[in-house]
Amino acid sequence: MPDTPKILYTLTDEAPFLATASLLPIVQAFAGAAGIAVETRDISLSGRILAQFPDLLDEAQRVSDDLAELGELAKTPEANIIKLPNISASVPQLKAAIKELQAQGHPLPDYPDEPRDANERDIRARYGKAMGSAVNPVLREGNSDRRAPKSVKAYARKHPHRMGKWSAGSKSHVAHMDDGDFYGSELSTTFERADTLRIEFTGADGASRVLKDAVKVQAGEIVDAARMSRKALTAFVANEIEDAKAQGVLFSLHLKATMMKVSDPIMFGVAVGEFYRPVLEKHAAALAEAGFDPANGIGDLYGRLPSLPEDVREAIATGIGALYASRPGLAMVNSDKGITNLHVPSDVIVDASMPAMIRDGGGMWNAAGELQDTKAVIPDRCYAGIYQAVIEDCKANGAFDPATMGSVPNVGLMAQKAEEYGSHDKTFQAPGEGRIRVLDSAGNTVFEHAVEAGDIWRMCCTRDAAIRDWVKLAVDRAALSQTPAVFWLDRDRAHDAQVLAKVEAYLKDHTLDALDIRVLPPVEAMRLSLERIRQGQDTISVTGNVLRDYLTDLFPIMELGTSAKMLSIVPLMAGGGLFETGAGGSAPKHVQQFLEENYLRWDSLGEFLALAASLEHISQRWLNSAAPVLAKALDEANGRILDENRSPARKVGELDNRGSHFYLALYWAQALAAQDEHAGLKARFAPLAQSLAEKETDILAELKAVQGRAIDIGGYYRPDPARVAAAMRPSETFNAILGTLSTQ
Ligand SMILES: NC(=O)C1=CN([C@@H]2O[C@H](COP(=O)(O)OP(=O)(O)OC[C@H]3O[C@@H](n4cnc5c(N)ncnc54)[C@H](OP(=O)(O)O)[C@@H]3O)[C@@H](O)[C@H]2O)C=CC1
Ligand SMILES: O=C(O)CCC(=O)C(=O)O
Ligand SMILES: [Mg+2]
Repeated sequence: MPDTPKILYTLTDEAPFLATASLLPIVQAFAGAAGIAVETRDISLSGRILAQFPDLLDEAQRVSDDLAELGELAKTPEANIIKLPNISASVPQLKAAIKELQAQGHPLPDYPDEPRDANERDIRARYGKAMGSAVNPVLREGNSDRRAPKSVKAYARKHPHRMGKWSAGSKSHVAHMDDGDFYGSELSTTFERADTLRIEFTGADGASRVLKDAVKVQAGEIVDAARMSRKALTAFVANEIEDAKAQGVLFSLHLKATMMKVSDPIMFGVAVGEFYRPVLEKHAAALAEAGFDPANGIGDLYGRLPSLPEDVREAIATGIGALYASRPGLAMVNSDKGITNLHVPSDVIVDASMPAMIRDGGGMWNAAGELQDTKAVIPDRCYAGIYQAVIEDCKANGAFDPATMGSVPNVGLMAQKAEEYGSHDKTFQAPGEGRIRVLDSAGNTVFEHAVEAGDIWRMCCTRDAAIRDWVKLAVDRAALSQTPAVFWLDRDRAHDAQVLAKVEAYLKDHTLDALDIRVLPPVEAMRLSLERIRQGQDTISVTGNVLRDYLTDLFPIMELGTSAKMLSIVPLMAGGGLFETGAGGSAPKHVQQFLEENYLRWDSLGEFLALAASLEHISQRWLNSAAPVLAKALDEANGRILDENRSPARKVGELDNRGSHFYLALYWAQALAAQDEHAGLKARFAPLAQSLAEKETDILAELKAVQGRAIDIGGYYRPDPARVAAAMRPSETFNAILGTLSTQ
């Protein structure tokens, strides 16, 4: 291990990136005083894009591939990374980022929608690496432990957030397919020995082509393959549109088009294509000419209208207007601006969107800006049922009560690109009618699916070591917190049956006396967890990667109002630590508010919690007497931030993100000044605590003075660092006092 402990703090996008400009100088000053270096690494969407094109950029524009560096570091015991949420870009977001970078003078090529030659294929492949969930699978070399810390849960109980009312008569429900989906077609096996696989498509004419070669699998690895029928999906969506109309509910679609960057945009495109079918069919030739792709949302159509002749443009606009009158209402993302659920694939992401709907009493926003009952379309059956179980529970028992409800922490399998979230490079759209087969190195068929043109086929892999580590983490958490733990596994699902065999085997490696560990299929596990949560009892959910994602927004949003207040730790399998902040995303709407009003309501509590966990990790691994003291003091400061309500409020004129960072510095310094375990820190922080307390009123006034006016930071995806720093650190008094720490 290196002598000096180091924290690597990630620079990301949108609200968390802005917040970092204010928080990081505080963190660097405090950690520096304890001999801990805090360095940054840029894993933002724009940074990831630029790192793909060193050959096109000049010396000054070139950036290092920080993501690749952190990915390697995550496989070593030295890793101590604080990871903030980053944009997982959909194609429309990627294009917007490219446009902005080009306008800033970076000579990047346009994104080729339909690559015509080898050069364009190369460009598209490079952009493909920066797109979708490009960061998390690379850094997550460990499984996940997400929970609400005791202090946060206690705060939520004392100050319960508002919950929408649920009525027994609510018509909101989840709609899923009954056949032709991944669930219905999944095949799964465990490889006893390491092997190399090939994925092949054979057309009806008997000609074969390799879709992917040389897929290496390890001994003990679980591999599965599944197909979703495009025809079945189309028919299902058509039916649900009709049914939403008949029931008088909104139509909404909930996918994960960002993280599931290959499969889910295709499904999104099918839904867009079906909802707007009469218009799209009528103007098919013109829209194809304009380059419209339904997978990018109906917003893509609006973006391309200006390139069409005026009469066609008008005919399309009239057609869409008429269509809205005959279709069910669409759930809106922004009813004021007419942005619907089908506008952009990255606007409605299932992990956050379903909990928000459930928190709001089952309604989504209609075109008039009112909450209305909704049909939530989640096509695949693998996980859709869990949301229906919550909805049924709310209809029967009313909304959950944050003042009394228990908690559902999660231990999630995600290491080494486990399950669906690692399947992008093994996901294909069938080029025609035929079959897709997986062959082992001896040429034996491992899996085979009959496919039709446009079907989505994917293969997922889950490594033995990852499962073994996940089981251990679950048992450790159950023992440490003395809480029952439930493995959410469905014996009737091919993949889950393979996982279950391993879970049963690896549980035997542990002492389970006095622990309550069960296995239940997801819907039953949900019902049990809800029943217990209503009685104020906690239940650990031990789940695969997708349910990890879903549940770590669902339960925090119900329990705490937001997933921003979660502790999100990834004990890396090689011994290092990855500390994520919260479970939510990059909150694009917070940036909008910031640009319009110079007010940032991003809550950095997730960053504060991650930092404390990272400092504790240093205490355990390095000989540094200051780190544990710094960590303990930060814990106290975090408690006070909650107790004294110093989290950002929502509206101009109140305490925003920057103000809450000031209080963090004040409380942290006061806790360090009050302790007697480390004399050096006490001496160093006592004067700081005093100056900050003395100048509290001045500093708050300086922070507030800038609010209420629009601000320009020179970019959205790659804002100007100097302008961001100036905007996020507007208090000269605070900056000067903080500066005294490093000059001591
Ligand atoms: N770990 C990661 O890197 C993750 C990245 N993402 C990415 O983030 C982007 C947006 O995704 P989306 O699904 O809309 O999720 P977001 O979490 O950005 O937005 C959902 C809502 O969560 C709440 N929220 C989340 N974090 C905070 C916070 N720190 N302070 C205050 N409120 C918070 C806000 O809700 P409210 O208005 O109710 O207060 C917010 O509007 C996408 O690009 C997505 O890929 C998403 C999840 C995780
Ligand atoms: O990587 C992403 O796109 C999102 C990750 C996410 O939502 C999560 O881990 O909870
Ligand atoms: Mg999530």
